[in-house]
Amino acid sequence: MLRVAVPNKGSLSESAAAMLREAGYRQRSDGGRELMLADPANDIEFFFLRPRDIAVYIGTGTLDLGITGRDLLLDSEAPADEVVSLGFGGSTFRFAAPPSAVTEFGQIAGRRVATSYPGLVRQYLADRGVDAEVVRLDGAVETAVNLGVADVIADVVETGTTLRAAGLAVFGEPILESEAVLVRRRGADPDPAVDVLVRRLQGVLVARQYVLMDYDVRVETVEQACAITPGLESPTVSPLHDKGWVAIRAMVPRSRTNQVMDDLYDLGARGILVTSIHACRL
Ligand SMILES: Nc1ncnc2c1ncn2[C@@H]1O[C@H](COP(=O)(O)OP(=O)(O)OP(=O)(O)O)[C@@H](O)[C@H]1O
Ligand SMILES: O=P(O)(O)OC[C@H]1O[C@H](OP(=O)(O)OP(=O)(O)O)[C@H](O)[C@@H]1O
Ligand SMILES: [Mg+2]
Repeated sequence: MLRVAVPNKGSLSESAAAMLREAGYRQRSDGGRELMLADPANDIEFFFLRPRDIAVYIGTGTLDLGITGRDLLLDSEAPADEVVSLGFGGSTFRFAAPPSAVTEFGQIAGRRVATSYPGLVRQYLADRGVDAEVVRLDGAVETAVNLGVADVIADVVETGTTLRAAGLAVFGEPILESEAVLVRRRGADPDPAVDVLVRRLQGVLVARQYVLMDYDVRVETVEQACAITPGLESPTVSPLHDKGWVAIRAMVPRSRTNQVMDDLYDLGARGILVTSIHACRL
């Protein structure tokens, strides 16, 4: 039986459960408080844990797979690796300070940096040979500068609202671009049950990221049309009763849907239809 760790609350938990549900797994109902949930039909047990702890359970081999944030995985320094990035829970990890005091990375040396990701920050500073004091806090680190506990913070930035409210501004290069990831113990043996879950999640990702586009074009513009919609492997071209026309079907990135429809229309394509993909296995 596969044992899988899922965030129990916080920014990642709802999206993680939604994605697993979409992949055909049993999950807690909204607001559910179960610590563990069996899904016998899929021969899986789900354990609902703090996302910060999930890499630890995976690194020790206690659980087979887990969903957590890339930033939390790296901060944990656990021997676990990303298997799939899951396309939600996106954030940037950045330094910030009052703009009147610190405006560039070179000014960090010798200062105090408050963060709830000390492993990640120490590694980043060490890689660049910068000597600074890391002050570990549990959260609300934006307040640390105003209260005089630190000169600089390093924290998760999503919209930037929290930073602005505290009178802080980001500086330097982003430390990390993070999102939710599926993680597995480093060096774990191949396991067909793991491959099934990975393929299901990849299917959900593709279904979310692509649409199916159908349209008709005149035969003499088929090559140009296929260049606009190359699909994942190759578009399907089907004959029509009217020999001067063909029907084409291809996967198109969802974010490009309207641009592609405009380009096809300009080429003379007609009857352009867009359909959502409910599920897929590629
Ligand atoms: N606005 C956000 N705030 C915090 N974490 C976020 C945000 N957006 C995405 N994340 C990601 O969520 C993960 C943090 O999960 P966590 O459960 O600690 O979230 P949280 O919302 O801060 O919850 P809590 O307040 O209980 O700590 C990290 O991987 C982080 O990059
Ligand atoms: O850029 P924003 O959209 O403002 O989001 C980022 C903020 O949200 C998170 O805090 P959270 O509310 O989780 O509190 P915490 O610091 O106690 O974890 C994070 O630690 C930042 O403070
Ligand atoms: Mg938090």
